[in-house]
Parts: sequence; C-alpha cells; structure tokens
Amino acid sequence: MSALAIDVSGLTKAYGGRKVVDGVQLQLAAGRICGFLGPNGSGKTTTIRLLCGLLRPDAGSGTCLGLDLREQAVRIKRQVGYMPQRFGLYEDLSIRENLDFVARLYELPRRREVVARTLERLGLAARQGQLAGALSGGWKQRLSLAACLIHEPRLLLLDEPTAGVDPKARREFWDQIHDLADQGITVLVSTHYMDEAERCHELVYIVDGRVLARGSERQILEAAGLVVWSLKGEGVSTLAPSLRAWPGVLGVAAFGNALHLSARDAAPVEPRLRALEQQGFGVQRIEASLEDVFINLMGRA
Ligand SMILES: Nc1ncnc2c1ncn2[C@@H]1O[C@H](COP(=O)(O)OP(=O)(O)OP(=O)(O)O)[C@@H](O)[C@H]1O
Repeated sequence: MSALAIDVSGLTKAYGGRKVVDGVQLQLAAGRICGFLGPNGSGKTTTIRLLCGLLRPDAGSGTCLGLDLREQAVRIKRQVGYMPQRFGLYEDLSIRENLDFVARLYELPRRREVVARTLERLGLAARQGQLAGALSGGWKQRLSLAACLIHEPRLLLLDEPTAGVDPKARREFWDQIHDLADQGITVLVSTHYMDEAERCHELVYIVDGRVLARGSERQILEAAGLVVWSLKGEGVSTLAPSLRAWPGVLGVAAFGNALHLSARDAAPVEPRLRALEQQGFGVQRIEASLEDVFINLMGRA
C-alpha cells in the first residue's frame, strides 16, 4: 500500500451545474494531521464526503488508504472514521447504548469488549449510562469521536468537530487527536479556528472549491510573503474603506480593536502609514498570521 493515506487529484463535484469542489488535489501521509480550512460553503464537507466514499466524484481519481475512490467506495467507508458536522447519534440512548448500536452496524465481533475498550479509550466509562441528549457539547463530541473510532479506522475525517465546544474541551479534543496520530492514524479535520490550524502538521485552504494554499503553517506564511501592520487608535475602524484604496494594499481587516493592513511590498505603504502616525494613530509592523494570509486569499478569490 502507498504510504499516503489520502492521494487524490482533480476531485470535482458539481451541483446544478456549479462546481462546489473543483479539481482538488490532496496528498496526506499516514499519521499526519491535516487541517482543512476555508470560508463557509467553500466545499470542505463535500470534499470530505467524496473522500470517505459517501459521494461519487464527477471527475478526478485517487485512493484513500490505498483503495480506489471510485471502485472501492464500500471498503473505504468501512475503514474510515467519519465524524459529520451535526451530532448524528441517538439522543435517547445512553453513551454505551449508542456505541453498542454503532458496533452492531459494523458487525464487529466481541461487541461488549470493543465497546468497553472504546469507552475507556475516550474517557467515557464513568458516564456510560448517561443519555446522549443530556450531554454538554464537549461530551457529545467525545462520544461522536468514540463512535467513529470503534471499528479501529486508520483514517479519520472530522468535519468541524469542535464547533460550539468550549475552549477546555477543544484543547482536550486536540490532545486526543495528537495521541491518535502518534498511534499512526491519519486525520483530516475541517475547522474555522486558527488556534486549531496551528496544531496541524499541514494545512489546506480552499475557497469556492479550489485549493488556494497548502503546506505547513510556516510554508503557507512564507509563500504568501505578506507585510502586515497593526493600526490602533480612536476611530481606527472608520479608516478601513480608505486604507483599502491605497496603492499596494492587499487587505484590511479588523482584529479586536486593531486593524491589520497587509501588502506585498512595504515601500508604497510606509509613507502613508507615517502620516497616520503623525495624526496620532499607533502603527506597528507585525508578523503575518495565518488569519491575515487566509483573509487575503479569500479577498483575492
Ligand atoms: N446536496 C447538495 N445540493 C446542492 N448544493 C449543495 C449540496 N451540498 C452542498 N451544496 C453546496 O455546495 C457548496 C459547498 O458546501 P459544503 O457544505 O461542502 O461547504 P463547507 O466548506 O463544508 O461549508 P461550511 O464551512 O459552512 O460547513 C455550498 O454552496 C452548498 O450550498
């Protein structure tokens, strides 16, 4: 088998004549964690569903876990753990009953043992009798993760697993993801959170179905080559429209009570920034962040 857990190219899916996934290429080595980012409606969920064999691509080809996307979709489905965006388990069943149900679906042998092991693995044993519907967002998400791990998949496809989950539970979830990767499991995880993106080995950024950036955080920052300034001061937000019209400016975005202004080249922007400083605004050159880069890419797309 290829050492690549995901190896696809030209992946395309259209709805009503509109390509929502457009020529996506994705290679991911076993045991890596890849963050899948992009604005709402950019095609992340559709790509994930194509990868796990739930949707058939209109064009493109490749393999997941060495299995052909078109010819072996059923086998892919059985070997991949897919966590959909919405909680998909039974709210009126307990944690243990839900896992037992999923184990039955997969026709797993020694079900009782498998369920017990999964409860332990995810730290759910003490709560196994609780109804899924009564759990907090963080525990529901942990149960969902348990359900998609129960058949020991080697690839996890997680669709915004931490949406609506508090910061502590998100941190714990990511610790778990890293533990799983250390065990050789490959993870593709979509997210809108930049702190989560920073915890991935590699990232793919998609807009309108097309991959606009890929690589490690460092590689993406370097490839973007942005120069960024933070502007602060009374009424700074009202400057945004005029800053956008400056020659050489690529993007202007609000970050808390500051504005981030980005450009490819400092020279045409610096004199105007000095003028702003003289008007009393705080101007500071800062390191570009992933968010700066993504806002820029999205603006240009
Ligand atoms: N079954 C469908 N029929 C028609 N259009 C669809 C279907 N599924 C998705 N779309 C459209 O395809 C586009 C991509 O949707 P998708 O859910 O893949 O994006 P996403 O990046 O996962 O978004 P989000 O971050 O909001 O979850 C959207 O415009 C969506 O409305």
